[in-house]
Amino acid sequence: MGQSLADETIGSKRIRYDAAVVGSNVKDWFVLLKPRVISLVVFTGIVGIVLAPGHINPILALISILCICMASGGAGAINMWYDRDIDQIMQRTITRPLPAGRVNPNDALIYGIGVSVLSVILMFLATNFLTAAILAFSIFFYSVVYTIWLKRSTPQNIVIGGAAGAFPPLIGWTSVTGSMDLFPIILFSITFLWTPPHFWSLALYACKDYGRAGIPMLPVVKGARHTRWQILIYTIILAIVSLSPVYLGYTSYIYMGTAILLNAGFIYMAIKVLLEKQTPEGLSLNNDKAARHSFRFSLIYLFLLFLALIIDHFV
Ligand code: HEM
Ligand SMILES: CC(C)=CCC/C(C)=C/CC/C(C)=C/COP(=O)(O)OP(=O)(O)O
Repeated sequence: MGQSLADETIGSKRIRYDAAVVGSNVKDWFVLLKPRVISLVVFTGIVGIVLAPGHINPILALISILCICMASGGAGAINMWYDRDIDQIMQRTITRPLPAGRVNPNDALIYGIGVSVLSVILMFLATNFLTAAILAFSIFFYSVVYTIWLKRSTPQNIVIGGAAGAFPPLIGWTSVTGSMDLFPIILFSITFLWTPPHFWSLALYACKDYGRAGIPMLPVVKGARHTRWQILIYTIILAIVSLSPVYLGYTSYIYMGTAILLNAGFIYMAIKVLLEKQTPEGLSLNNDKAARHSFRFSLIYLFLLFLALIIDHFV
């Protein structure tokens, strides 16, 4: 790796990639895949596999899970490649392998595309055409539709782009059944509606970073107050939709109880975000403590909600 070391000038800063020769290590290549995000993405995919009716060979199920990991990671690396200019401006992302100059951008792009393409081929060989096609579409959606097109052009970027992250439960399901159904579409909808409160909570406390980088995230464009209301509205819609497996008879009391508690918690967090004391300009007086809590809770919410689906399925 690291043959074509063209240095780059991004904004006013020159990045020297000679560090890429000696500086990159296995960890950098791992970090390029956004592994912590993968962990939850893959978990939602596993839930799709477990809940789907019918039988899948356990080895093929493991390959399907691996393919979701690789697709999410490959798309993440392409995202990091494209975003290396803004990641170099934002404090939260400045130490990533590309803005830090430890990995050469061309290598990162080849790596991201390579891992993504491999994931689709392997998924097709191990499962079916429909699953490989949805996997390919979700990679395209995250790396091209969200990252290259929407992220820098509209404050609705993550509302539309969030669809990419909502596909894994559907992918898990179709890898078993080879066909679509209402239940995996509900799982898609839950993840889709969860994404705005998940991301906008972070965007509230990372607002200055996004503003400096010129990214039109909702709080940058419409202000914190508008974003806080949007978080609450999406959280309420999410609560209604996340209870739909109960009304439709897919789940029983374990899921119902867990979903009610988690939704009550998430709405409570969203109300705290809304009520957090702020300056007339909408900036938090408390360093957006409530938004930080709400972001962390969003991760616990999705994990426990999907875990409850599995437990409910087996009891
Ligand atoms: C387009 C939709 C999404 C956007 C824009 C988004 C945005 C973000 C951002 C900016 C972070 C902070 C990352 C960092 O500091 O490095 C984050 C963290 C995270 N996201 Fe999302 N997210 C999205 C969808 C998802 C989905 C669908 C999942 C899983 C199902 C997910 C799981 C996570 C996890 C687990 C973290 C924590 C990572 C850590 O601890 O470093 N996200 N997300
Ligand atoms: C199967 C498959 C392809 C799944 C894709 C999963 C997916 C859409 C994950 C999105 C997760 C994520 C961290 C977005 C970050 O947004 P960002 O890039 O704006 O955040 P950043 O500022 O931290 O780079």
